[in-house]
Amino acid sequence: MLELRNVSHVYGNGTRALDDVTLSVPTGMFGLLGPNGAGKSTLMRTVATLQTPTSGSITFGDIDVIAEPERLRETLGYLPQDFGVYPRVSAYDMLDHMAVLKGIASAADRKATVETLLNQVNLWNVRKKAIAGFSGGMRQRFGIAQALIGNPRLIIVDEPTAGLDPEERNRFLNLLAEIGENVVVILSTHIVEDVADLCPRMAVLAGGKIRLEGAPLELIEQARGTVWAKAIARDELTDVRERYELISTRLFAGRTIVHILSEVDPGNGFEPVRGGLEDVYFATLARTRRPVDTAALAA
Ligand SMILES: Nc1ncnc2c1ncn2[C@@H]1O[C@H](COP(=O)(O)OP(=O)(O)OP(=O)(O)O)[C@@H](O)[C@H]1O
Repeated sequence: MLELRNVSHVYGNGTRALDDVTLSVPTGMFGLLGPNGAGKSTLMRTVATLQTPTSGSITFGDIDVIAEPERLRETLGYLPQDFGVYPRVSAYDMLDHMAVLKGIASAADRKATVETLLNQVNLWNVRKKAIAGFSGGMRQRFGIAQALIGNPRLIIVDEPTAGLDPEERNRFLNLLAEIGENVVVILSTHIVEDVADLCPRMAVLAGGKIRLEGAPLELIEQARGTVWAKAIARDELTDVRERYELISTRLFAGRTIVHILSEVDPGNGFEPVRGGLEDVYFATLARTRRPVDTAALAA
């Protein structure tokens, strides 16, 4: 179990990227969903011990992550958002090199590790090819292979499906699902379906704060009765935007379907819908953007 308590991070320029984040992440796939700039990468890098938070504590099992970063690194697999330069080295040689860096000293152990991983991520046939020539999906699968060296118990993947075509995305998510059965996997993403498809638990991060946390199915259930839909003509959209809390628009058969958030029946032709995770997510972001109710705070 990974536990973050009251973690805040303020960058040198005053940006508060994390604001009192408290979160428990159990074994299995955990989705961290948030828009660009929410603080996801800051949180991932902090848990991965690449930066120290301004305040707060983080533990993984009996490891104090901030005080003992080297102990965490021994059991960590990390796939950063941007892997940086892709070398002209073959996938096999690069993995072998990274296995040396991870401390697998015996050549026989390394051979077994590298061969198993290349098969697991389905890159065995291209193991002799340079990573620089890999497609986006192949690079991400290579990224997972390097993250898995040494059987980590905590795996962090930061926005791994951005830019992948649907087939590669599917392949990558299936791979993650297999890995995620017995270890803690944190998947940071702004893509709602990644979380809906894979994660038994999730949190929404926006403006550096955790805005929502739970099991996707329960969160969808809780949102019941607050999401309403209506098909409108394109030119009615501005009016709907002004009068209601709009959470999404979608085109269907030439009409615009709008989903709005309302605790009471908005009437006016709106029908209640059983929202999906996307509605839950956008409704959470809409609530985050609401002006602070100063009267309620004062009461
Ligand atoms: N090194 C830095 N110095 C100053 N501000 C930073 C730094 N890194 C990130 N920030 C700011 O902190 C906030 C959170 O950024 P972060 O990259 O963690 O968000 P994110 O959710 O990962 O977004 P994205 O998906 O766009 O990477 C943003 O306002 C960003 O501009």
